[in-house]
Amino acid sequence: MDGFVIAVDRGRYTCVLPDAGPDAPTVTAMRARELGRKSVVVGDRVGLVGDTSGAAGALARIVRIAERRSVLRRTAEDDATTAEGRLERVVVANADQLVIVSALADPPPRTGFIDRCLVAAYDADIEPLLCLTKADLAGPEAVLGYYTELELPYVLIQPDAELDALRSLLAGRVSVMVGHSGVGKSTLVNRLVPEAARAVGEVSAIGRGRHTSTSAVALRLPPAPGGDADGDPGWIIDTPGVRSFGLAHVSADSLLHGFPDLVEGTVDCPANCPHTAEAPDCGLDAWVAAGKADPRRLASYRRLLASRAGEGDPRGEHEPRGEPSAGG
Ligand SMILES: Nc1nc2c(ncn2[C@@H]2O[C@H](COP(=O)(O)OP(=O)(O)OP(=O)(O)O)[C@@H](O)[C@H]2O)c(=O)[nH]1
Ligand SMILES: [Zn+2]
Repeated sequence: MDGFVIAVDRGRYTCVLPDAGPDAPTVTAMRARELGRKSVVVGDRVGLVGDTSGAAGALARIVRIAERRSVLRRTAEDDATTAEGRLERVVVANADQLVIVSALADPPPRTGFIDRCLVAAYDADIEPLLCLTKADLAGPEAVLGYYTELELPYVLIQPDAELDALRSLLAGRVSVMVGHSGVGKSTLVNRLVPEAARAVGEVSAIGRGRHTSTSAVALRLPPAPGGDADGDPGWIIDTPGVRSFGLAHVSADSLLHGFPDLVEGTVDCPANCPHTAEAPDCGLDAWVAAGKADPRRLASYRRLLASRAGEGDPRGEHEPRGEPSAGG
């Protein structure tokens, strides 16, 4: 049987059977020995044998992992020279879209975090979508101004307005949601998939003792009104445990792909230019001076470069707060 992994918990994998229809019970499975050390993650398409009835206590086995069309990774840190930095984790397989959830206020948007997510998305070959929440509290001009050169797709979320724009961008696709604590991600997931009943917390309540899963979970979206009832309505994957995207696994070259507005500015760089602030004759300085890209974008790119080199605070926990703030 073909299965789609929707949750992972202590060596047990929850799978749905795409061929059995949306009302079929989920199947619990374990890895078969022949998989070796290959990890199975949420979003994986797998082959199942054994008891796939979904009855209480039934246990199937995963014997095959289908080739992944995308792999979203993160490392605990940015610095590949440390053990933590080398600890690479696959967050989700086969996602089509990375939904970067950022509040417009309370907490203020952190473009450093968004930039980091964009690098991860381009590296994973997943399309980014900027999802700006709490649009009742502040306007999007500052954030959108920062990304003018990028033509980044975005949606605005108002607490009382319909979610039609977002729903149509999610329909039929597998989308991963990432965002800092307090940006309204759980609130949004609950609006999209009311049955999911994700816990909604308080802004910056540290150690609140809420009992929530920290691993990724895939939630089936309800069928779109007027949509094809038999078609795949799509999935959103909530990632409650992902608070930062360490980028040690991303090469310095790939890092630049997260900044497409800067790429053209490097064509006149000397061979093997590291593009750092100290690099002599780096073309990026002239590019920005000529008004071709926002200087804050160059600063953000160079902050990530420095962070990968082991300089600076990789998780950006001590960054200054601002509107919008640069760290992340
Ligand atoms: N004004 C306003 N407040 C919102 C909106 N969406 C969520 N909130 C509030 O923001 C707070 C945080 O919302 P959550 O949904 O828990 O945020 P989260 O991103 O899931 O954060 P964690 O639960 O920590 O993972 C809650 O008090 C929500 O009621 C919105 O659109 N406008
Ligand atoms: Zn350069």
